[in-house]
Amino acid sequence: MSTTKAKLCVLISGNGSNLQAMIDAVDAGRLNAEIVGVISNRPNAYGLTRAENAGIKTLCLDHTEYADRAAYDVELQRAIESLQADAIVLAGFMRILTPEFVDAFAGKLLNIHPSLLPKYKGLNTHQRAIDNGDKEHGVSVHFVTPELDGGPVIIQSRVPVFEDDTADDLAERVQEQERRIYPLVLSWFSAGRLKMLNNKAILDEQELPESGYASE
Ligand SMILES: Nc1nc2c(c(=O)[nH]1)N[C@@H](CN(C=O)c1ccc(C(=O)N[C@@H](CCC(=O)O)C(=O)O)cc1)CN2
Ligand SMILES: NCC(=O)N[C@@H]1O[C@H](COP(=O)([O-])[O-])[C@@H](O)[C@H]1O
Repeated sequence: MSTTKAKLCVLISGNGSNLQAMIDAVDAGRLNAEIVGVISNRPNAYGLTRAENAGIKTLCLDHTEYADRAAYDVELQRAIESLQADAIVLAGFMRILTPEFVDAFAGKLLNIHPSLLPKYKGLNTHQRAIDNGDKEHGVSVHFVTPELDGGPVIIQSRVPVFEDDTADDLAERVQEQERRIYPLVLSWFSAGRLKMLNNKAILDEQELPESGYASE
């Protein structure tokens, strides 16, 4: 097991509740890592305030100030490389990344997605589950690949969908699980137990099933 602290760079676009869960896990000794930087594509992301309050370096790279996606990703890659991060942790980061960017950090890019992948890739997952009459929904943590939300799944956690649920009700139930499982996955990565090999998620030298590690 690795004893050196893994360096994490967290990418956000909004509230930052997953970032806060990581900060709290580090402070509580449940995550042996250092969050070396938080980068947002939106200036008004409250997650930037959470990072500042925790004394973590922040950077806003506003995507509206770049000519196109490729130009933005070149600058984002440069900023991340300057931090010398061991993992790039997408936590509500709402930009589709170019294949060139993803390839530059292959195996070091993680994302949390609010659905039971491969169901509901993309956006508005909670309303889509409700509209489809699903009785179960949930969250997936996966390695990021060029295919949007198509990377190998590491872990999933399931929640019930109730008849009278709104999208916000369901989002809150899912996010309770997010805050629990993302720090756990990062602790596996930081300990050197979690890798991506041949587009598969590997935990403790064992290939994980397509639905990942079955969280309790
Ligand atoms: N190449 C990849 N990029 C990203 C992945 C991925 O798996 N491969 N995961 C996403 C995260 N994500 C869902 O989990 C996601 C984020 C953003 C979008 C999207 O449609 N973004 C739009 C802008 C939307 C907005 O600003 O509100 C866009 O980029 O044009 C879909 C899914 C992160 N990137
Ligand atoms: N497609 C990406 C996506 O929708 N991600 C979702 O954005 C929220 C961010 O919350 P946070 O900013 O409070 O961590 C989380 O629920 C995460 O699953």
